[in-house]
Amino acid sequence: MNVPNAEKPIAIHFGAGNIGRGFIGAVLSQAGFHVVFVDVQKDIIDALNEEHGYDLHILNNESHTERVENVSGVMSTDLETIKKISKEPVSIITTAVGAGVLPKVAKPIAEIIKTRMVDKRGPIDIVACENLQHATDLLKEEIEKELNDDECEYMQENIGFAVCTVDRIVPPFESKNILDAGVEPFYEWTVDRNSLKKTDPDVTIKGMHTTDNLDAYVQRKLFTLNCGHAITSYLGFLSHKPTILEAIQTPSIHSAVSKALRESGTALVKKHAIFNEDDHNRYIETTLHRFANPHIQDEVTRVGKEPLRKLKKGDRLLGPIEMCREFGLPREGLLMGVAAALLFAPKDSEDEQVKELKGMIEEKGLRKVVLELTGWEEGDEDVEKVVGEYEKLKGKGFDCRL
Ligand SMILES: NC(=O)c1ccc[n+]([C@@H]2O[C@H](COP(=O)([O-])OP(=O)(O)OC[C@H]3O[C@@H](n4cnc5c(N)ncnc54)[C@H](O)[C@@H]3O)[C@@H](O)[C@H]2O)c1
Ligand SMILES: O=P(O)(O)OC[C@@H](O)[C@@H](O)[C@H](O)[C@H](O)CO
Repeated sequence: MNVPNAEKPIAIHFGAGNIGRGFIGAVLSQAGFHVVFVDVQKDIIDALNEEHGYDLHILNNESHTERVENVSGVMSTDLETIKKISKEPVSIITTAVGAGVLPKVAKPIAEIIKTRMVDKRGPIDIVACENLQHATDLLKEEIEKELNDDECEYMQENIGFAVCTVDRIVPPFESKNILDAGVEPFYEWTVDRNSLKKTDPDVTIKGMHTTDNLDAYVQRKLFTLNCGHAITSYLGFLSHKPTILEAIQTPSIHSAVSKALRESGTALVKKHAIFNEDDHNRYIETTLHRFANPHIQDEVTRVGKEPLRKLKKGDRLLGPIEMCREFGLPREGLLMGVAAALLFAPKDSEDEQVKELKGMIEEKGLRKVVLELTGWEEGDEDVEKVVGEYEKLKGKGFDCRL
């Protein structure tokens, strides 16, 4: 691609996938940036450089499209072009590549930082938009490994690393144009205000909210939307429902997910003074309503994918359980969600983590795997509950238990 002409400030976004094109790239473009998408998929990059725009299909009763313009693309291996672009008026770098891929984008981002240091360019912000607590901090650690001491010093002074939470359901979308994205109307992008630098140009990004209480918002989203989404997908899989819509329309699944979210909600409200029970209950209802959007086809295999990542400590399943344990609160629904996750094994799945999890349980036995994943002591009542729920689900399936 040619370096975009510098009439507009530039945002560089890594990951031209669902959330990249369907949310973050669109918000940045609408805020007045020229958005340079960096990706590994040549067909997407070529299409971005030919079309310089695409349609966002808003999926609700009054479906309509919004045009996203001023976009182009560059392959993530094309470091020379990435370096040239970084000499232009860049204000922000964002990512939406997936938590596991984040370390791989550290190198090209480090090249941008090195180039800007040599060119004596001013501050920019970096925001990793992934479903992972402290994703931007992890990215920063990876970038540091690519820099020498002087470059690290330049980075500390000139680069704002801001943690964020990003929420919009954007499943893969079938369309004639490979760039188009299909999105729900709801969106929320909340960024840590205290880590942002004054950039040049300093663009106000409508659609990006800032807060002083980022941890609370990250946990609210991950322990509600993603927790409920994951449990819906795992129970959906066990009940032979291919999509989130069909799963959440099943009364027994709806009530199980709702129960788990009320448990996590009680803990969230107790933990974070900025939330209150009534508002949080409304947030849960909105979340369940979003899962039931009849215009969205979201497969349980997408939402449940990489179960070992979702079963990590602090993530959407064990995170809220730990919070409930801290306050001595009920957590049966959440523990059942963990048991369902451990049974997620779609036939012929190419998901490496599905295979790995299945192999771990076969090799070590369920109880040992639960102990390893949770870090709880042998004999802990929650370990026994997960094991008990797993055996019930495995033996009788999900619906039959109620
Ligand atoms: N889709 C959603 O509903 C949603 C919503 C909120 C947050 N998220 C989070 O956003 C992130 C991305 O999710 P997605 O649904 O957009 O996934 P996706 O698979 O649609 O997009 C990821 C993109 O990253 C690209 N990529 C892979 N390796 C790369 C590399 N080395 N350099 C540059 N690009 C690379 C892929 O080619 C792909 O286009 C994940 O962390 C996800 O949890 C997704
Ligand atoms: O992207 P994951 O695998 O972390 O989680 C799957 C979904 O829950 C997720 O992509 C949601 O659609 C999204 O987080 C909505 O904001």
